[in-house]
Amino acid sequence: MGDVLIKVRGLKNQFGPNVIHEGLDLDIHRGEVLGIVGGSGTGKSVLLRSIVGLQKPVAGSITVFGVDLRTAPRAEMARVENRWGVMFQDGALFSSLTVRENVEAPMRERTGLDAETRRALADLKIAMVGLPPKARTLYPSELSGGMRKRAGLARALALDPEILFLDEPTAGLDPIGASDFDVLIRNLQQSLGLTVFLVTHDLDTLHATCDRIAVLAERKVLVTGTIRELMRVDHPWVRSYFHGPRAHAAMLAAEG
Ligand SMILES: Nc1ncnc2c1ncn2[C@@H]1O[C@H](COP(=O)(O)OP(=O)(O)OP(=O)(O)O)[C@@H](O)[C@H]1O
Repeated sequence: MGDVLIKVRGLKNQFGPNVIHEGLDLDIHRGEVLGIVGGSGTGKSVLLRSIVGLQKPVAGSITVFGVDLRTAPRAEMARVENRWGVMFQDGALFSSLTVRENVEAPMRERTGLDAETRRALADLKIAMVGLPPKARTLYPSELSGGMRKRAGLARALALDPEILFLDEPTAGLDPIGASDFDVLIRNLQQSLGLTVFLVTHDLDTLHATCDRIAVLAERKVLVTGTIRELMRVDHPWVRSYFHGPRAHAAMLAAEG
């Protein structure tokens, strides 16, 4: 496995009396696609948000590219942020901007690129995620759910990130759209050498895209491993998830 790009140690998150994570440890290695699974409300999104700095943990440390995010000065933090891209569940696009303007937004905010270069790079990213040229000038409300997700992915790729965070990328897509998106993620990951942190419920996505899976349960990362390794884990949630009828169908589909 590659070197550790993200190291989480002793993470604790709590909202009022509700402790979401406690003593959570996780390593993410360079070049892997790590799937994060767990029951509803186990804190998959909160974990993602903690790593990208949108949620301040109560305790613990998060190190990305060797930089401790708790103590990093603002400028160093900005340099780290420029090396990752985040695609949120609903795409989180700016509704008043076109697709191209959405993809240009991180470049406008974080680089000194001139308008012409920004536009050319944005159009490249839009093509990379499989959107047609006509999508460049459309507004999010004019896009289908699948196109919005692709636009969100193009924006996450705007700064040529090394790490890509994806929060339930296939949620809400029909099975064909979801499987196309799985292939897109895998192809981009391989051609761009990305490290991917992928929150999902989708067993087909796990099979199609993930090298390794981390299971959130009991407020921590209960176990990590390949699907085959996790199938041997004797824990009620892990068993029901990896041995249920949907898991069986996903396994058969993956074995094709
Ligand atoms: N800002 C917040 N304030 C209070 N509670 C929150 C906040 N954000 C998340 N939570 C709570 O933290 C818990 C974990 O939420 P999170 O969205 O991370 O779960 P999840 O594992 O991603 O769930 P799902 O699979 O349903 O999307 C939930 O109980 C949620 O209500």
